[in-house]
Parts: sequence; structure tokens; C-alpha cells
Amino acid sequence: MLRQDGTVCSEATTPGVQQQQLWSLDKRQSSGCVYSSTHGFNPEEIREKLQAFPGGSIDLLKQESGVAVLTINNPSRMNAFSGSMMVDLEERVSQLESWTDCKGLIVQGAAGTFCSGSDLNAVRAISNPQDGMKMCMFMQNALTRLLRLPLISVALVEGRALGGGAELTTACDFRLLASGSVIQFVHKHMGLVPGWGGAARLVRIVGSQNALKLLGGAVKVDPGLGLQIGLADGVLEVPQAEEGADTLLQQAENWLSQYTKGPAPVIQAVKKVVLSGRELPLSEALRTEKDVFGTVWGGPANLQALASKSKHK
Ligand SMILES: CC[C@@H](C(=O)O)C(=O)SCCNC(=O)CCNC(=O)[C@H](O)C(C)(C)COP(=O)(O)OP(=O)(O)OC[C@H]1O[C@@H](n2cnc3c(N)ncnc32)[C@H](O)[C@@H]1OP(=O)(O)O
Repeated sequence: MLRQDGTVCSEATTPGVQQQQLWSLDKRQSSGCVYSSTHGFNPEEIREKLQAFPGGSIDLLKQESGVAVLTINNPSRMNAFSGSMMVDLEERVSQLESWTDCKGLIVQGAAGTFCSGSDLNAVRAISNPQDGMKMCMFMQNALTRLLRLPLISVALVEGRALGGGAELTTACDFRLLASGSVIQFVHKHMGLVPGWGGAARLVRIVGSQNALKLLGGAVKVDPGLGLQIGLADGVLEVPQAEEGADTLLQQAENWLSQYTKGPAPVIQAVKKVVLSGRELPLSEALRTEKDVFGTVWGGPANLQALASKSKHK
């Protein structure tokens, strides 16, 4: 399925799907539409419905460094996702898919907290099964595309990441937790289970036993537990008021820089080969790795490295 920006959405990412359905290499990016018209999914229809629930924004800052910052910005609602913010998120992901110099992404919340999930006012208004499923498919598409961006992403969790907010953290490659923060899959308290893809991704991050505990017990994951089970990849200290201390965002950028140092095409290729290794059956993953290898072999970065090595006789 061809999106407006020319990228291709796969019909489905079922095992055995051909590599070109997962991404179009000439577009140098992965695509991640899980649902399309064949699943009865009409994105225009759900976008219109979601736009009826305004409030807040998803702000994107693309930096010269190749690292972007995406901010969930609805502080009066603890950064809960209004309907219009869900549409905003899809748009920002499309912008990132078209950013050829991308290397990294930090996802954060505004005003000292991460995200408290869906806006409950919107949830009440679309609580019928049909609309709920459409919102679910819309957000699964958006978050799958987010995770499949050819860059290295990290969720910077300060304060609380609840419900859909907890699911959003799993749609990033890594999670950095500020001291005192909590990730909590509160869905059970709502008589729900994750619907934005958070359960499927959580099992792949922490394993099915830990995922069952976190979902079944609506467990509050603090930085210590997060490190212990692998949901947290690092813990950041909330800076005191003293002058000159690095902000949490600066700390997160410093942490991420160890993985985004180098030419953008090489960083993008690294993410693509890991993506295919994670999502494709072995033979297809090997073929994809060969294709991605071909995009960097003999490329500028490779030739420059060879030239510099040739001096070390
Ligand atoms: C697929 C998952 C998805 C879904 O099923 O669609 C979900 O995510 S369901 C929603 C899951 N989220 C929650 O259940 C969290 C609800 N919020 C809270 O539990 C608390 O607000 C808090 C986040 C723990 C913060 O508590 P506290 O510090 O006491 O502040 P307040 O509760 O007073 O919140 C301040 C302000 O923010 C509003 N708020 C907070 N969360 C949401 C939300 N998810 N939707 C809408 N509004 C939210 C809260 O109502 C307060 O507003 P005012 O009363 O107008 O001040």
C-alpha cells in the first residue's frame, strides 16, 4: 500500500512476508503498517474521528546532530494522548521516515512527566468496540512505524508512563528512567489489556514471564526493577538546581551519542539489519542483511575508513 509520502506499507508483517514488504530499500527506511484496507482499516475515517478530540500536541525537533526530540505535550492532562495527538504522532513519524539524515530519536514528556496513556475523556467517547478497535489499529500502525524507523530511539521516562504511555516506551529501542520515575501497565485496572502493541513488544523486551507479571499485576516498574528485568537500559539522576548540571535531556543525548556517532547511512544500516534479524525468519533476515550490506560496502564511510587504515602499515 503506497502512503502519500511515497513509502510503502506492508499488507501485514506476518512471518514469511517478503523482505520488500517490510521496507523499500530505495526509500532507505522500514515501513510498518500492520493494518491496511484488507483488515477493514480506513485511516482517513479514524483520523477524522480522532481529530474530534483535540488538546495537546506532539512536538518534533530535528537537530543538526541527526538526533531528533519528540515531546508528548499535554501537561494539563499529565501528557495523556488526546485524539488529535494520536493523529499528530502519525504525522511526526511520517516526517521522521522522510528525514534522510536521521540517526537518533529521544521521546520525552513535557513538564516533568512522560505520558498517562489515552485521554480518558476520549476513551469514554469511543468506548464502543468498533471505534476502540479502529483507534487500536491506528496506534499500532503508528507505534510499529516508530519502532521501525531507521534510527536509534530512546524513551526518556521522567515521572510516570502509564497505560498507553507505558506502551509508548516499548515502541522505542531503549528506555532511560529518571530517578523516581515509574512505568506501569495499568490496563488491568481499566478492565483492559494493552491495545497499542505494548504487550507484544513487552514480551520481546522482558520475556513472557516478566511480561505476565507486569500486566497481570499492573506492577509499578521503578528504575531498579526496570534494570533488573531489562525494561530499563539506564537510570538518570534528576539534576539538582545547582548551576551547570546536565538536564535529563542532555544526559539522554550523551547516553545515545555512544550509538549514533558516525555517518547517518551507517547508523541507519545498523538499525535495519537488527530490525530484520528481530522480525524476519532467518533466511530472509540473511538476504536482507546482504541487501543492507550492499548499501554501505564501498560507500563513502567504508572507503574513508580503508584510506585511513592504509596509513597503518
Ligand atoms: C491502550 C491504552 C489506553 C487505552 O486503553 O486507550 C490507555 O492508556 S487507558 C488510560 C490509562 N491511564 C490512566 O489510567 C492514568 C489516569 N491518570 C491517573 O491515574 C492520574 O491522573 C495520574 C497520572 C496518576 C496523576 O495523578 P495526580 O498526580 O494525582 O494528578 P491528577 O490525577 O490530578 O491529574 C492531573 C490532571 O490530569 C488529568 N489526567 C491525568 N491522566 C489523564 C488521562 N489519562 N486522561 C485524561 N486526563 C488525565 C487529571 O484528570 C487531572 O485533570 P484535572 O482534574 O482537570 O486537574
